[in-house]
Amino acid sequence: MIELHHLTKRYGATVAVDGLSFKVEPGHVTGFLGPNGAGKSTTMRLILGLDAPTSGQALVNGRRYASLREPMREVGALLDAGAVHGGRSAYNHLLCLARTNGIGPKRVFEVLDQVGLASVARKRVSGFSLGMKQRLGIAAALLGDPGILMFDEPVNGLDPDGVRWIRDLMRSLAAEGRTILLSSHLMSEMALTAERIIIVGRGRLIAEATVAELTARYPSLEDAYMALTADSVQYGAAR
Ligand SMILES: Nc1ncnc2c1ncn2[C@@H]1O[C@H](COP(=O)(O)OP(=O)(O)OP(=O)(O)O)[C@@H](O)[C@H]1O
Repeated sequence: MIELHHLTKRYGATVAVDGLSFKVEPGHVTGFLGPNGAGKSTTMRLILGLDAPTSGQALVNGRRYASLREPMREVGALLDAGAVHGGRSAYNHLLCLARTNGIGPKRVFEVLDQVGLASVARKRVSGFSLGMKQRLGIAAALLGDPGILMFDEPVNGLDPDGVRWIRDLMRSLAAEGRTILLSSHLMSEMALTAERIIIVGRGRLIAEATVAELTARYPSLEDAYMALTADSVQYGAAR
């Protein structure tokens, strides 16, 4: 489980996350939605201890990420698929990660197979398409077989086949009893993938509901999102 308690992060005058409290429970996919700049990525970074909160707490299985003894076995994340050393092969990239976390090479082959990259395991990452890099990032997240997984816009750059694969993967990981937090701007895809939705705007919680509740009140998840975030869009273009 992921728990946020009054989580706040300021960067100078910018309040990226503003007193955010919510829980992400196991067993289903939770969609994390909000306009550009709403604070989704910052929240994920705070959960992973990549940034320190100004105040409040982000807890993973009841503990701060920094106090987890084997973090990769508890939480896996894909935040930025481009953040990979291009000169390494997919296999070596994952092997380095595995070694520094006490995970054996057998698991590297397993996750490469799971994400469909086994046939290009020895190829350099610099030659990978964005979709292949997304798959590699997902493989890295899965390495420690963690019970909690966070994915920041994992369908970016994926072809329709890849988008469907991500949807099925997210749902099957959740069905195994894992906690899945998934951010995406693709509402139609989110409606097919997630069961619960958390919407943030300007760093604050706007709504927390099931997809079924939102689509009962609005014509579609997209309509719900548009209505609920109308006052929170910071970078809207003229129409
Ligand atoms: N390292 C940083 N230094 C300064 N400001 C930052 C930093 N990281 C994020 N911000 C600011 O915090 C706010 C929230 O950004 P964040 O990237 O978390 O939003 P987001 O919801 O993930 O947006 P998007 O949907 O565009 O990815 C933005 O105003 C952003 O400019």
